[in-house]
Amino acid sequence: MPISLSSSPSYSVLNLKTRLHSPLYLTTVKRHRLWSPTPTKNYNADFQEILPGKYSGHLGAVQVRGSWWNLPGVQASESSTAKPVTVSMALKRIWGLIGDDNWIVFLALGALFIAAVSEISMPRILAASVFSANSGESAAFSRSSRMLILLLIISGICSGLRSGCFAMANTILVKRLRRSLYAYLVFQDISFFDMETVGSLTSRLGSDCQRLSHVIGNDIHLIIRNAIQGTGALINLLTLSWPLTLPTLIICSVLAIIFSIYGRYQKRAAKLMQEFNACANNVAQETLSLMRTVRAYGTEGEEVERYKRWLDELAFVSIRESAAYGLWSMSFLTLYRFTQVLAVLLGGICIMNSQLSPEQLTKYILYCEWLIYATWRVVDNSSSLLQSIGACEKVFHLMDLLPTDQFLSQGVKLQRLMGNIQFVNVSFHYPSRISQVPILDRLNLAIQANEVVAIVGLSGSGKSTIVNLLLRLYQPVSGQIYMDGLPLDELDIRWLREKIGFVGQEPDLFNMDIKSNIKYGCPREVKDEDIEWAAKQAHAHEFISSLPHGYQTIVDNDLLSGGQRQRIAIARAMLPDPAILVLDEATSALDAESEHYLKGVFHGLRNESRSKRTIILIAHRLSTIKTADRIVVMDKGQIIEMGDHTELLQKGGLYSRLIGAQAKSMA
Ligand SMILES: Nc1ncnc2c1ncn2[C@@H]1O[C@H](COP(=O)(O)OP(=O)(O)OP(=O)(O)O)[C@@H](O)[C@H]1O
Repeated sequence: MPISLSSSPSYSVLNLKTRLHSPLYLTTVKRHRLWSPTPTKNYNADFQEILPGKYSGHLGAVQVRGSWWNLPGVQASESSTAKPVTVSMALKRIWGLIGDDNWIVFLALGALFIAAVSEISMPRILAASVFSANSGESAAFSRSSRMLILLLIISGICSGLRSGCFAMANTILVKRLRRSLYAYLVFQDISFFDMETVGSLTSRLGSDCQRLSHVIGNDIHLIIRNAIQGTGALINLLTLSWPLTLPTLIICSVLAIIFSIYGRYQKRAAKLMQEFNACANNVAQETLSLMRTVRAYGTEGEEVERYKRWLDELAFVSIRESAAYGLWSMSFLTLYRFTQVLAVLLGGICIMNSQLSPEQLTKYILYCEWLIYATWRVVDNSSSLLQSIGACEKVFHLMDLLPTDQFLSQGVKLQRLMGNIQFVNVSFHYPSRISQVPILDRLNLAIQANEVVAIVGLSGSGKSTIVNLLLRLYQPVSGQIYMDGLPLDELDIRWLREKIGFVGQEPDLFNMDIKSNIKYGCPREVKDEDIEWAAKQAHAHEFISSLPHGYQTIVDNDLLSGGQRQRIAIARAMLPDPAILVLDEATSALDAESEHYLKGVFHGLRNESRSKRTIILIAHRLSTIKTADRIVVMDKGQIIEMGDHTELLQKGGLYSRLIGAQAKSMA
């Protein structure tokens, strides 16, 4: 009989149940494919079917082949369309990640082998010592007892070594897996992040990586251990009596068949639960991160209901899986006990016919238990291994993605960037939304070094998209962008980004002190005076100094006003003294006084001896851009007007209409 707690049948049954329902097991999935705000089907009614009374007439549906067991179809996910990951591929990768530390796994396997052989030798010696004591053979009894104690010590030490080493290998694997995956993710193209949700990616990094490590820490280790012990038990049974072994082997085969049926059902249920759990998490994540909006609109009740609907779906599948689990447990335990009963019945007949001694029967019963138990564990852990690998396919697929080619090639670094920019016949649409009408349509624009160019236009006309292309966050579909006469994609990307200061529409601050936020990404060593200079230029020094901890104040997106965040972001963009400064609605949250001041700074800066720069301004507030050298007016991805403020007003086109409309709204 297995002696350790972890290897006792009842513990393992519990263990299986716990694993299936653990958060690790229920990883989240890609939102844009699987997530929808509410479930497509109302499972509430179906869920009621399990309740007694009202639905008791539907008992037929609950029969093994009844409709009650039907699970909803699994929607196509990324992993189902990508190349499936086989066990050998997964193991090869895991092995590669363990790298130089593979000696730990070898040590664990060695200890596992010794412990398994020691444990499987025990029942025979145990029975021998009991029967030698019974027959008064003291020498044999003392020999067996010494042997038992020796095996006990060896198996104890080796089991400890095995568990410790596998746990260590596990820790190493999780760490390396997460680090590698994270490194793969941060080097992906920006369009990749348009298609993936943050929740899904963090879930890959967290629970999926942890789940994958389960493969080595649990599944493989238990498969090998039980395979060794099962083989040992079978050899012992065959040497004791091969005719008696046959019924046990038949029971083991029946058990394997039942388990494979249950395993398939369990696998589908697990996949669905994983999806529904991800959807519930997405609702929770969305609601909690938009709590201010939820509170302002008083939709707390609706949000709770929305979350509950996904929980209902989860429960719908979970209830059926639990019922299937109950049937499986019933079959397993019945067959398990049946083996013992059969062994006693057949063995008893053999004893009465003097074909078997009581000692042999005792050994036989003990090894029968080992065999059936080992069969169950091998089948169970193989199924768990397949499920772990299946559920974590996405991790491997993400690790197969190549980093964005921007980082692969070494581009040209110019001695000095002057800031001449040219868009030649540039057309573009976002990879995540390949629309009929391009976002930019054969756009031509030339910006001279040190020029201040403002881009205006209706919302959605493509202003920010121009900036996105200039920063090389996306590649034009056709046409070319030149920087100082060189194609943008031939320039070294890191060098280029160091030369461009950018403040976006909603600048984000990192959860660190103001000083670190200002010098974030600055390629050179900066002194405190430089940081203060940048803050003063951004009209931020005054409010920063008034904070109790000044520049050391820890901030994040929620702790400062929109205008204060914008000023810190402007200081960050100015600190490296960039050759090109791009401000995309960077002053929209500022009060009139700050904006007026900053306008002066921007215009003054390009003439200052310290730095001359090209400035691109995008603004809806037209007062911000009046003094620009040139104003570019965009509509539906095309430039429709260009000139300075007075010229455009005289033209009487979209610009003058925008100015007129804004003046009216101010009146
Ligand atoms: N990451 C993206 N993925 C798909 N479509 C996008 C993406 N970003 C913008 N778009 C679409 O591209 C079009 C142009 O967007 P863009 O942000 O360039 O407009 P904009 O003129 O800057 O607007 P606004 O003044 O409101 O900021 C819009 O229709 C928008 O929906």
